[in-house]
Amino acid sequence: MTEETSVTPGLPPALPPALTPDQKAEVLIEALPWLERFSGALFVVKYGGNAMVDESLKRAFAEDMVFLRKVGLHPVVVHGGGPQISSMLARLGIESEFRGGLRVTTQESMDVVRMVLTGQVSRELVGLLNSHGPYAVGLSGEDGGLLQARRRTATVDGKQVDVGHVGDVVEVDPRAVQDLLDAGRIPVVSTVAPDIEDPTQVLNVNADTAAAALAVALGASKLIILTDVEGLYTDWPDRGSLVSEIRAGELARLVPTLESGMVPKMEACLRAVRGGVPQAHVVDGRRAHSVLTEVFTEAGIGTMVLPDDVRTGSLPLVGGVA
Ligand SMILES: Nc1ncnc2c1ncn2[C@@H]1O[C@H](COP(=O)(O)OP(=O)(O)O)[C@@H](O)[C@H]1O
Ligand SMILES: CC(=O)N[C@@H](CCC(=O)OP(=O)(O)O)C(=O)O
Repeated sequence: MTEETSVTPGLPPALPPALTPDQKAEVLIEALPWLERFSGALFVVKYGGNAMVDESLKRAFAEDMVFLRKVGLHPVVVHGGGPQISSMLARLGIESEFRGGLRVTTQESMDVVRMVLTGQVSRELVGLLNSHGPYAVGLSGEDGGLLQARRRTATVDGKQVDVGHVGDVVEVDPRAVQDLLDAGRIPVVSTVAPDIEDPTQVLNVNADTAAAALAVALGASKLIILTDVEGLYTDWPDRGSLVSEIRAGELARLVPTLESGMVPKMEACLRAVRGGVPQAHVVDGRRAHSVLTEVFTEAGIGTMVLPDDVRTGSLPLVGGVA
């Protein structure tokens, strides 16, 4: 609904024309094939910290998740919180430094990362979802052995550089999430994970990559990543270069040319589709109900990443977990 609203000097702007009952029915019926296709399917939805800045958008996101759940899908939320971590670190007088898109994480800042992700961002999302009913249960990669990570470096100008207590997910035991789904809950996952070499230590894991690992382990039908941009631009920031659909092979060739913000997102989409997830999407979380628009409309929104061997129009029908 991008229709312009008219403005008369001295008067409030006119509201966009409401849909007629017939148009409302059309909108609902457009969703029918998608409801049929995705009945019982499991979706992993990554909610990025930059898309979590506006109260009404956060409420709309929670409505989307509850809507999916109510129409028989199984959403799993994986959240980020980069800006929220940076703001808490700033309040504590600690400067944020990123190398190759990853936060340089000291022991001291790891305590803050864990506190903000599991104690603040997760709590807020769980609260928003549960304003609709007792759906959401928060858990972190530490709970029920969900995630294990191994320390990693970042790539800067082709060189490997140390980023401290940062890891990549190397093992996923999805049973804790599956148990919640079987009980009709919406799991909300924070991406802090024990170090596989020393489980007494925890590592800071980029939320995009953790969401992809979880989507693969759960056999998800879709990975949807919400961020603060319309999708992938092949020639950022040229607004004409927005991509609506891209194959894994072409994306793999493009990743080395991308700037840091998009790199973990596109690597996550690649990891997901190469790990058997049929579709991965990057959508604009600044648009209210972007998840519903992506899932239930013919055109969809954002950028869709597909495996190399799938023909458009023949996307696999999915079974899901139910
Ligand atoms: N090729 C590109 N296409 C789209 N966005 C890009 C690209 N390169 C860099 N960006 C930047 O990446 C940002 C999204 O990454 P990030 O800020 O890490 O989001 P999030 O907090 O959602 O994980 C966008 O706001 C945009 O400024
Ligand atoms: C290693 C690393 O960089 N971890 C991220 C974890 C949070 C995250 O990924 O949040 P967004 O999705 O909002 O970016 C961080 O500390 O910011």
